[in-house]
This record gives sequence, structure tokens and C-alpha cells, in this order.
Amino acid sequence: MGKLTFCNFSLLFHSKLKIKINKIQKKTKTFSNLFFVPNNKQKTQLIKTNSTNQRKTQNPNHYQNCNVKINLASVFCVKKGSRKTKTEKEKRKKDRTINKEIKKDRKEKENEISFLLLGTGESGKSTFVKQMQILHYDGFDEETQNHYRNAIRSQLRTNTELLVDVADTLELKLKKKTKLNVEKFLRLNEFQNEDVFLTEELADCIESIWKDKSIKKAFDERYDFQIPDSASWFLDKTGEIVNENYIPTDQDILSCRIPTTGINQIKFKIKEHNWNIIDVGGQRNERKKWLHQFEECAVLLYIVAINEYNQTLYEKEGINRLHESLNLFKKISNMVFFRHTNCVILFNKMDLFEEKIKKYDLKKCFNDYNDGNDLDSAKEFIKNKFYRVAKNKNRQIFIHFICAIQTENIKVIVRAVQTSILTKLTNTQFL
Ligand SMILES: Nc1nc2c(ncn2[C@@H]2O[C@H](COP(=O)(O)OP(=O)(O)OP(=O)(O)O)[C@@H](O)[C@H]2O)c(=O)[nH]1
Ligand SMILES: [Mg+2]
Repeated sequence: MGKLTFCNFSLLFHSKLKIKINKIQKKTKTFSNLFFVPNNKQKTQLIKTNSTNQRKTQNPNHYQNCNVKINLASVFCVKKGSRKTKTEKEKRKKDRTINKEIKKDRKEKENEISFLLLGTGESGKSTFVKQMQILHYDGFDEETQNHYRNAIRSQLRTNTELLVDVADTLELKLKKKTKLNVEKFLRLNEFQNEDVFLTEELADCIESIWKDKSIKKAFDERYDFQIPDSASWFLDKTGEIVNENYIPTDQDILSCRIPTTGINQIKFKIKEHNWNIIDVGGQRNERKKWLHQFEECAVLLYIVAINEYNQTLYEKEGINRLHESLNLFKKISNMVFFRHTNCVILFNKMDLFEEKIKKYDLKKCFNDYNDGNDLDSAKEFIKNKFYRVAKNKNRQIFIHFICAIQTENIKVIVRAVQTSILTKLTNTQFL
């Protein structure tokens, strides 16, 4: 390769400062592609040449038809018909695959909508996510089932212990047979190997204790003692749970509570939209992790356990759970991050609320409530409390009353969210 003196180039800058030299291509038919990577001196020369040619542009990408002295040694050329080595071919193939992946990812990201699930502890955020797993991924894998089986077995023991304690505190009289079983249960429970979550002997004691009317009465008083509502669901099926072949059903997994620590995510597709639901822990000590998720959020999904109006916080005694949820919502929805964010409030645990409102007056929680045990009035009253604290003309608030442990109900709700909020987002954001 000799020196190339002045020649008229049609130079086209590549983004990585490679120049395709069309003229050379035409002159020297042996080359199919020529790329010129100018060094700094050559770059200055190009600028000079460009200005002498009195071109207006200062953008080096626009140099065209300028005279420049180029040492052909600095021209990277590929001989026409020359064989690419195997590694080169593989590299190009790999590059193409990566580029395709990047394009695909970018397209998916463009259609992705991030929903941030917020709410106080035990409001039902993870239960909602579990429903997405059932609806969009055909349920739970073996590892998850095993994880929940251990949790269910272990919680049977802790809940029985709690109920025995409550019966004792409330001085509820147990049957003679139950008392013997309680003694045996406490003894066995204390020396239980931690890796064995439940034995036949323990399960027999639990079944017998649960049959006692005073223990059932203790369960009815659960709201003052942090006993989970779902305890009865599992206590009713102790015999099944202790069986070595027991595999938790979807309903068991939905009912079992494992508090969230950290961040969980589930992605799925509905029609043309990719949903990305982010689930966080709602207890007070988990909330400091929320901040990192705020930027991602396109829609705020705020979950309220509407039935918790007569319960106090697990993590701090004496604080009403519904007050905590309302205060938290007020704080979150008025943050700069969310001023323009559309919001869906899901009033959850409607099954429990419908039962509770018949027995417990909402006035104990909100002094200005005066409609007794009328279900619709109570729903409307709570709805307005939340709606008012977040009212803002820059966004819309959608409200649904749900029961997160009922798959069919959640299916309908997701469809409603899809049509309402996503239609709004599509109109404003994606068009
Ligand atoms: N009966 C009833 N129980 C529900 C409902 N929704 C959730 N639960 C139960 O409430 C408990 C708590 O639900 P989670 O989904 O773990 O609550 P969470 O908001 O994720 O709690 P953290 O992870 O601590 O923030 C579980 O035992 C669920 O089965 C509902 O609609 N009805
Ligand atoms: Mg959770």
C-alpha cells in the first residue's frame, strides 16, 4: 500500500469516527469497505480543509468532498472477497444477537408500566403479587411450595401457643383434656428440633386444643392480641398439613403470611403492556427502603386493609392500623415524587370487613362516623377519608374494594385497572 496524495473524498463520518471512503472504493475495486480513523493531526486538517472550502457547518460529522492528505496505512480496509476468519464471523454473529436483544429490551421497556405497591404491613401487598403469579404464571414452583409448607407448619405451632396464652390472659376455662394437651404441647414445642417444623405428636395436641370452645373464644378476641386472621384456616386442616405428602394448595399459599423484607418484583404481559409490579415490605422498619423505588413508579397501587380499623400495629402498640394507613397515604401521595402520579387505592380484605362491621362500630376508629353497622355507609366513609387527603387536580385516583385471597375477584380488578388507568396512561404518555 503506497501513499495516497490529495484526492477528492466523499467522507462520511461514522459515530465512532470511522470514515467510509466512497471514492477509494470506486477507484480501487479490490476494496469493498474502507474505513479511515483520523488521528488528531488529521482531524485538525479536516477542520481546516472544511473551513477553506467555506462550509458553514462546524460539525465534523458533516465533512464532505474535502481535500485531505491521507496516509493509506491509516486506512483500515477489507479486501473484496477476502475471507473473514471464523472468530470474526462468530464475533459478528454474537454482536448481531446482542443488538437484537438490546432492541427487544428497549421495545419492552417502552411498553413497560411500573406499578409500585405500597401500604402498611399485612395489608395484602404480597398476596396481590401471589395472585399475579397464579394468573400469569400458572401458580407456584416446587421450591416456593416447600418454603410455604415449612412456614405453615411452623406457624401452626406459634399460633397455637399464642391462643393458649390469650385464653390464659382472659382467664378462659379450658376442658380437663385440653389442659393435659396444652401441657404436652408446651413441653414438646419447647424441645422441638428447629429443622422439624411439625411432628404427628404435636399435631395431635394442636388438633385437640383447637377443638376447645374456650380456645375458639380466644381466637374471636384476636384483634387485641396480634393473632392472624388466617390462623383458623390452617388450624382447621392440621391433620392434612402434618401429612408427609402435604403440598400447600394455592389457597394455602395465599393465606400464609410471610412478612416481606426487601423488594420483590413480578413482570407479565397483558395485551400490549408489560406490567412490572414492585412489592415492598410495609412494616415501619421496611419503609426506608421504599425511596429507591419511587423513580421507577408510573402508577401507585396503595393497599389498605379496610378491616383493620379495630386493630393496633404489630410493630408499635397503641397505634390504630387504619389511622397508620391513612397517615402514611397522606404522606406518600403528597410527596413531590407522586404529585402527578396516578393512583389506585385498593381497599382490601373486604370479606373480613363485611363480617366485622356487623359487630364492631367504626366510630371507635373515626369519631365523626355516625352510620352504625351499615356496610355501604362505612365503605363510603373510609373511601372519602383517603380520597380527600390525596385530592389533587394533576392526577386521577381510582378506587376498588377487593378481596386479595380470591383469585376470581383479583382477575376482575386487574382488568378494571387495565382499562381505566392504562387507557389514561396510553392517551397521555405513550401517544
Ligand atoms: N381474609 C383475607 N385475608 C387476606 C386478604 N388479603 C390478604 N390477606 C391475608 O393477610 C395476610 C397479610 O398479607 P400480606 O400479603 O403478606 O401483607 P403485606 O402487605 O405483603 O405485608 P408486609 O409484607 O409485611 O408489608 C396474609 O395472611 C394474607 O393471606 C383478604 O382479602 N382477605
Ligand atoms: Mg409483603
